[in-house]
Amino acid sequence: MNQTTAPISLPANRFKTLGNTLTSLLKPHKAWAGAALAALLTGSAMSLSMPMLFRWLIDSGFLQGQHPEGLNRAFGLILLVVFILAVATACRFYLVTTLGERISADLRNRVYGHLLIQRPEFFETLKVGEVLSRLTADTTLIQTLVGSSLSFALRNSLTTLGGLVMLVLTSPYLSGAVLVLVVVVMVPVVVLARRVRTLSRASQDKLADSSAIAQEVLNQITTVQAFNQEGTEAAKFNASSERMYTTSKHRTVNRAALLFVAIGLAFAGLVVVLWMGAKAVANGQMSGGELAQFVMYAAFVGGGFAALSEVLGEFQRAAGAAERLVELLNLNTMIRSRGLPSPQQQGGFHIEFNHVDFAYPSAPDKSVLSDFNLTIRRGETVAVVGPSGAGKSTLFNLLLRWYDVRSGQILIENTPLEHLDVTGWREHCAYVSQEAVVFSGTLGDNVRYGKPQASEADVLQALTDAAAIQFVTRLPEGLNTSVGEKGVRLSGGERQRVSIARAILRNAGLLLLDEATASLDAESERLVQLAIEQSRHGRTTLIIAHRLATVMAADRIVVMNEGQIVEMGTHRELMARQGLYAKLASLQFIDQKAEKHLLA
Ligand SMILES: Nc1ncnc2c1ncn2[C@@H]1O[C@H](COP(=O)(O)OP(=O)(O)OP(=O)(O)O)[C@@H](O)[C@H]1O
Repeated sequence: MNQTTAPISLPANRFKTLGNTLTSLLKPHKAWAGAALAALLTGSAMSLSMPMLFRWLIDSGFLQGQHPEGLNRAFGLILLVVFILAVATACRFYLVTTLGERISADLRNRVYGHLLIQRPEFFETLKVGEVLSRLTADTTLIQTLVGSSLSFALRNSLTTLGGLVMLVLTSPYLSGAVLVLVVVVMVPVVVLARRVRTLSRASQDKLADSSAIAQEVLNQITTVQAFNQEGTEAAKFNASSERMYTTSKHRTVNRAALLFVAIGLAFAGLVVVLWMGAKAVANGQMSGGELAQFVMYAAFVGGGFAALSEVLGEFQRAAGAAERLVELLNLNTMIRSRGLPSPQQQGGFHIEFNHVDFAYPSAPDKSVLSDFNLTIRRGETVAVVGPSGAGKSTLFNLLLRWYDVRSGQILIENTPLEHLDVTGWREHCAYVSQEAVVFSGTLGDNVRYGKPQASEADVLQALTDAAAIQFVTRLPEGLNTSVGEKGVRLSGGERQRVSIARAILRNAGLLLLDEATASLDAESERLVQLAIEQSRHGRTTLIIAHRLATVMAADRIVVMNEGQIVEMGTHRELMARQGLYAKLASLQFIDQKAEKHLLA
């Protein structure tokens, strides 16, 4: 079976959601599902034929030794039925289980693929741990449903239905009694099942909560340990686990009650029917074979109902899971654009911020940029400085289209950024974030992240430009060294140089550096500075920096405060103005002097 990506729509109620989700997932695997259904039907037909064979065996007189050959033939036939039943069951098991696995893999891929194109704001409101739980636990529930519960339910529905028909054909009188029994069993089952359904969703939510807690803490384990918060964090997790346990216990009590009612009432009823049947045989109204056949079918029907009531719980859980997954699949925080191709530029891009107003969607009342105007010429290097929270990184967030402006426009070569195809535009951007991001894998893979086809020579050149080649050559396996999860085996400065090398290798028209050299020592910073200066030809570069050395090398310095530009010019011009820049710069000089004094 192959992977698929058919669309899923959001229907009104939960079971409809489940039905639609399953239909959409099964559609591409029609042949497979058809084969599974055929195996299931064959198996059920074989099961249903058994009671008839036994009736024939009892009533034909074979057992009294009247036709010894007939007896052999009868048992031969029963053996054949058993063989077909076994083959059909094995085939059904294989087909149905693989179908479940295939579908859950498809679903997981579809949800993950959809998550990857959502904007960062979505991940601000939903914790990553919760998303992961939906991706694993909820898809597993759907897998269980398709890979076992659904076929179990179908099989039991068929034997129950077939059994009911055969009951009526065998003895209409006794069937009436069985029908009353079915009604008596079904009413409490439906009531309890509804309660189980509500509790199912609650327990899934609690599970997601606790994995979100663990996720966050494990990601920040060093901070947790440095502040001796292991106990507190364990207690928080315990409390969340306890809440989950209590909800699950509640649900299990209800499921147990469901089982008691279903099985208890079904078997009690069966005894009553048996008693009525025994009296009918004693009165000569029925043959012994007919009673045996009736009892076997009644057992099918009773067992079938009990099994169905049990599997109903699985359906409730899967329905909850489907609802949560469809919620994710219907997320609509994707970036919209007119899909225009990005302007091709060899010498960088001309960028204009025109009367831009912006607030983050999670804090719409707090204006971050207001009436912001800035023109960056093609090939220019602009340093953006300003106090923390001034809105510097926000400029990058907008340029990379993680967010859109509230009003005003950003123009790239006179085309509104919002009209450009997002992937195409990002192809022209190279970005180094404040926190150096390194993925698990090898060092080479990390540098190649934005340009997988780059040659080893290019990778080594990028590392040289990023002042990283010395530490890389010292590593035992060089580019093939594994850096550990999140690059834990590298120092902060090394991680930063790797992410700078990644950006340099990309050779993009717009280079965005967000405090990229903050964790470097003075010598490495000087080297990286040199590399940036060399590579700035032929591209537009925006640098957010606190260090004077980085800032002074720029063509122009933009000073921001509270979402607006307060000063602009070269280092010399700005120093002469004695404004905010001069103040920030003097603080830097004082720091540097103090540093020198300490080192002396
Ligand atoms: N995702 C977000 N949701 C809501 N508010 C945000 C978000 N990101 C940033 N902000 C707020 O927007 C303002 C500007 O943030 P920004 O990151 O652009 O500042 P900055 O100048 O880069 O600061 P720093 O030098 O500390 O990195 C800050 O007040 C910040 O609290």
